[in-house]
Amino acid sequence: MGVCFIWAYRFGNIPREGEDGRWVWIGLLGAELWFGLYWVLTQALRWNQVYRCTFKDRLYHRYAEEDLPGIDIFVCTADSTVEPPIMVINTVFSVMAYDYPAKKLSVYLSDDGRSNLTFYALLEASNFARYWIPYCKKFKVEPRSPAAYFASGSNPNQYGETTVIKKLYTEMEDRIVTATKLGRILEEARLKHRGFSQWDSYSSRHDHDTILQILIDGKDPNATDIDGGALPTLVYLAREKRPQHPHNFKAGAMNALIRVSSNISNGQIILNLDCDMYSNNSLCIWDALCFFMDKENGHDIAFVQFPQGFENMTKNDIYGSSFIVISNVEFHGVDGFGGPLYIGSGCFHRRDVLYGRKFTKDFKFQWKKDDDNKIQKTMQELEEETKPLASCTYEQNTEWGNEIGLKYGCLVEDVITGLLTQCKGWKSVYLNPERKAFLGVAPITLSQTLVQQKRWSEGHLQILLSKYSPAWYAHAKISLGLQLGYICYNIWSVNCLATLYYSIIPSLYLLKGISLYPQVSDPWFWSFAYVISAKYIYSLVEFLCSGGTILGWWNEQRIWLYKEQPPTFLH
Ligand SMILES: O=c1ccn([C@@H]2O[C@H](COP(=O)(O)OP(=O)(O)O[C@H]3O[C@H](CO)[C@@H](O)[C@H](O)[C@H]3O)[C@@H](O)[C@H]2O)c(=O)[nH]1
Ligand SMILES: [Mn+2]
Repeated sequence: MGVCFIWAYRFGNIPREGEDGRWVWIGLLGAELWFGLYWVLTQALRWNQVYRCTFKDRLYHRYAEEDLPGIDIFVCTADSTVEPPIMVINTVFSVMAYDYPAKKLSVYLSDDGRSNLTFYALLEASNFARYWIPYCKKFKVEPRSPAAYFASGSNPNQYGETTVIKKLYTEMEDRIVTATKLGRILEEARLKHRGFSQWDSYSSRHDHDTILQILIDGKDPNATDIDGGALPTLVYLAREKRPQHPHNFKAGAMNALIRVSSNISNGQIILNLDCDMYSNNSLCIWDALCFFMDKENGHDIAFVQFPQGFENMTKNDIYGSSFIVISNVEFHGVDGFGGPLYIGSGCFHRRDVLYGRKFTKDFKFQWKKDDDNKIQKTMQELEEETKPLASCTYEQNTEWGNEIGLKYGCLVEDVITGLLTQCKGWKSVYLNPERKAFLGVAPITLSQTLVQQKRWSEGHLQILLSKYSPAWYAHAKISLGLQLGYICYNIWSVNCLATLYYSIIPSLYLLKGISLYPQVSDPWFWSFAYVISAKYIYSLVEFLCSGGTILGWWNEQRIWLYKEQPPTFLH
């Protein structure tokens, strides 16, 4: 109502032709129409919220180990200076130690930086995991990233094992950090593993063969931890890169991982994590499986997205990077209309969906898989046979990056892939449990924040203007509410035009002595006063209910103005 009153005021009082400020007035009318319509879009994210919870202990006890699906976990890293190897392997530990049968678990590290330091760290990790995993299981450790666990201080030294394991970890950390600082691996360590020879032949980060190493083969009965328990499979992959072939960034890495893993473990569920985001809950696989394995309602579920939490936030989140309103309000809203967006890290997928399968009503998923009659190959044979799947020519003249796998050519490859999945008839699920399932690292400087924002705004706009735009392509394929939800995010950067106009022009006109708003004594004044205060009070309450602070909200308003600048100004 308030918004309509503002429109009515603006429309009814346009200065006559020749009068001062006519065009500015019409501009303001345009901006206010835009803001009003955008506000309607944001309501799509609030209209139909769904909150979910799981009864994972029931599932936990229902199935025998052999009837559970295999889970392949993809961790992506791209640069050993920005993403230090010690952080990467902490993420790897947190997922290797999941409370899930090790035989059904495989962890793949994709290293687009092709760094032998990262490889060295993973090699060290494959050894330390033999101590860490049984320790976690024995003492029900949480979280299972050693760095986060030791830093949390929740490890009272009552067990002798804690001292031992901490010492082992610190020694390993020292070796890795020293190597990272030196920028090279000590000769003695190099000689210990045949894998390093693959770095010998000259090649650069952007021009090299595939490097693939199965560091732990979960099928090998000798691959055990110190207590004799099975270990999950652990694989290092640096896909082939050539300057003349586009590598398609994370989407390219994910697609190579999908193929490589299909030949090694072929888990039916795939979890993707950025290397800076560790798992904070060792049971979250079960949470996701509760949806996929639901016999009645699970067949149309393509992916289960968890929110991305961050552990490096200051209390008042100075750069507004924690997105608590998106996580705690808006994504519950899109869930009500068919499911959240796929936002990369922290998402479980059905493998079939990533292969581009369309949803059909009679589709029933079979979890049991008969792969025991596969001929047992040696690790080397398997590696050699799998390498071509990660070559850069593999995708030529195929549908990879288009109909199959993650989509190429978009700065937010995850969002567009998720949209296309939903357009194929699949649903998704948003699960936001009390204990955060994943915790990552958010940008900590203004310039990092703005670079990230710029990439996202551009990526979203790309989707809006693409062939697959939610505005037309998705029409009748997904629900109207979800369409509006997508458009609301995709159109974000267009807001900047109205914002810039609105924040600059009226003040300039005030300098000329022309007021573009009604006087306090004018009854129209109340429509403005009402809309402005209602909007801010609502957003403050929403922010506080999502766990924020008043100062945090204020910071978000400040950063909002930065983020609202046209993408080209941001960098
Ligand atoms: O050529 C590349 C570039 C990036 N990455 C990895 O992709 C991830 C995400 O890249 P980053 O630059 O950290 O982007 P963010 O903005 O932090 O990531 C968010 O936004 C991306 C784009 O929407 C999503 O893919 C991510 O999952 C999501 O966390 C990181 O693990 C990188 O190591 C690669 O594997 N290869
Ligand atoms: Mn990141």
